[in-house]
Amino acid sequence: MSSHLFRPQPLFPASSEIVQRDYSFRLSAATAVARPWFPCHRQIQAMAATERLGSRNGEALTPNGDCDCSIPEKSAPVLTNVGKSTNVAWHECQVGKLEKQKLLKQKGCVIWITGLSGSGKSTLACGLSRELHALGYLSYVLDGDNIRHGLNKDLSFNAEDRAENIRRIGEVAKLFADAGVICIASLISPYRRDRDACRCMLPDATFIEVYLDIPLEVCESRDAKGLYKLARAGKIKGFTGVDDPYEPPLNCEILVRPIDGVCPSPVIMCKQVISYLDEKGFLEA
Ligand SMILES: Nc1ncnc2c1ncn2[C@@H]1O[C@H](COP(=O)(O)OS(=O)(=O)O)[C@@H](OP(=O)(O)O)[C@H]1O
Ligand SMILES: Nc1ncnc2c1ncn2[C@@H]1O[C@H](COP(=O)(O)OP(=O)(O)O)[C@@H](O)[C@H]1O
Repeated sequence: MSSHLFRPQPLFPASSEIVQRDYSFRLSAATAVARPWFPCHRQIQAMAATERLGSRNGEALTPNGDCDCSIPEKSAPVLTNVGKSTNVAWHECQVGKLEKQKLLKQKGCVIWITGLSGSGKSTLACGLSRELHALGYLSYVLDGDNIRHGLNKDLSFNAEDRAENIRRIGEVAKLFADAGVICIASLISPYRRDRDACRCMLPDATFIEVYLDIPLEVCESRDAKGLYKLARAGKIKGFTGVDDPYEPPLNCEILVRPIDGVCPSPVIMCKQVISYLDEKGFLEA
């Protein structure tokens, strides 16, 4: 396991704290002439981050506190059409993924947990997030059930809407990974094609598919929400595993399944995933 264990601390001070500090002594002559009264916003952030994180990183984030706030020369933006969005341009941000990863000392990725209802997706996702947090790593859980309370509340459980549910969560997960965060997506995602489409959205090897291969009988016997009972009684139509399909992954990165008829405990499942992250270098930058 990587040795970097630190006590999490707020990355940036409250804005009131920033304003009270006097950073003017860090200004370069040129900037001081241009802005004699106070450093610019980017300088404040860089200095505050250096002050907060410098000791943890063992080095300053900015070598001398100078700030290149000049607007880079740009060629005319290229306009494209994407789906129904016409004449849109892509804006490249100056702070890249590598810099964010370095700041967080981890690599952004998506852990995609798939399996039947009751297979333990949410349990694994939350346990994993807690364990990573305790070790000093930043993660975020996108749980299918939760996302359907907001962003995806307009979607049903027919095949087309499930595909859209998965696509949107894939896109959001991609943004988290791009921010250097370990994003944990836990949703049934029953169709192979939809999961593979999310895999294709991400850079090589940063989509980690975890298949909870727990038999239907076990999931049904757990029935934490009573949904299988309702589905068997015909009160829920199109319930995955009962009267709707589930297509297992063919080549997942991590397979969780019972051994000699015994399901791995939540702790064992978490360890399995964290070992994978560690081995593949996601817990360092
Ligand atoms: N018809 C039907 N089929 C499957 N699941 C159903 C259905 N209706 C409601 N639910 C509840 O919705 C949760 C699954 O949502 P997901 O977004 O993960 O599903 S999907 O990926 O779009 O298939 C699922 O949560 P989990 O039990 O955590 O899997 C159920 O609580
Ligand atoms: N590895 C496990 N072993 C035994 N029970 C589990 C395990 N993982 C989850 N459970 C239990 O199974 C039920 C369903 O788990 P949950 O995480 O909600 O599944 P899902 O999100 O896939 O629907 C819960 O009551 C949970 O406590």
